[in-house]
Amino acid sequence: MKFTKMHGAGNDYVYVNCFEEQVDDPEQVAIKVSNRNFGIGSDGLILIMPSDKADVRMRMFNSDGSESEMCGNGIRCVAKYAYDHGIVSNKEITAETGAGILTLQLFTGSTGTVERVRVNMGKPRLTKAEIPMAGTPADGRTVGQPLNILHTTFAITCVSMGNPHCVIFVDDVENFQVEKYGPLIENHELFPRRTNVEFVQIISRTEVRQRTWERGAGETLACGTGASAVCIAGALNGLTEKKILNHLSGGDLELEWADDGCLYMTGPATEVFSGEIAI
Ligand SMILES: N[C@@H](CCC[C@H](N)C(=O)O)C(=O)O
Repeated sequence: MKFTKMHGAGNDYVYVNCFEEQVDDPEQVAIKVSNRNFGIGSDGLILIMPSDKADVRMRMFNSDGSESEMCGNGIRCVAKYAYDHGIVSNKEITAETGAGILTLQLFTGSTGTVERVRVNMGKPRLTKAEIPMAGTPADGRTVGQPLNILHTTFAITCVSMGNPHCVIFVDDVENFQVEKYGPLIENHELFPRRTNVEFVQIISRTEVRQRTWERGAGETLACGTGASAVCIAGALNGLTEKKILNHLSGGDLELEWADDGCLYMTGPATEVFSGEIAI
């Protein structure tokens, strides 16, 4: 199987061009290639596929083999791959994802390759039914609600960007025990399809620092859908403006919850190397 290793702000995936390759068992392939000792090493697997509704289609699988509806850092890399490798020739493209069809704007650098991408991530989904979350009312929102974990009460705000996110604001994110609390919240009975968890420190009304515990992957260096959820959660809690700079462990993302109700994410996309692996 031919593959390309790419990352967005350090959130790294193995990308396969399914215009040319066929991947029969993506769940198992994701587990194999993601292994950082016995595989290629990544947070998961992303398939770049033809679409009958958009310029390109993305399917993404976490390192545990589970499929997610959406990947913010991944979709920027898919756009870069599609442009740099001649699948598309326009600098505004559409992509089919499990979260719907998204529009992306591509920005090239001096070498003519894509360096940054702005993604219209769509409107956040905020009801319990949409996230999904257990509990009633199903059309109610979860904004700053208490959740007890191991004798600690966290205020959680839940947002779906196509995939589920639970955002928690903390005082000192660098020293926060992400590995202790992340999996307990990811697998909490409140979340029937598990959840991604963002731990966030407010720096100012326009700047935050985020660490992410990802559903199906553990702590990663960045999460684009998570950063988008944080922008929404900060605004809903009155903690931040609707336009913020988010410092993730592997790089920065710009987020804006615009007047049209959509969330716009802008950030880097980087190709690292290509290779072949026996599957
Ligand atoms: N890192 C991604 C999100 C990947 C999927 C996530 N772990 C899930 O299961 O929903 C991003 O950049 O959005």
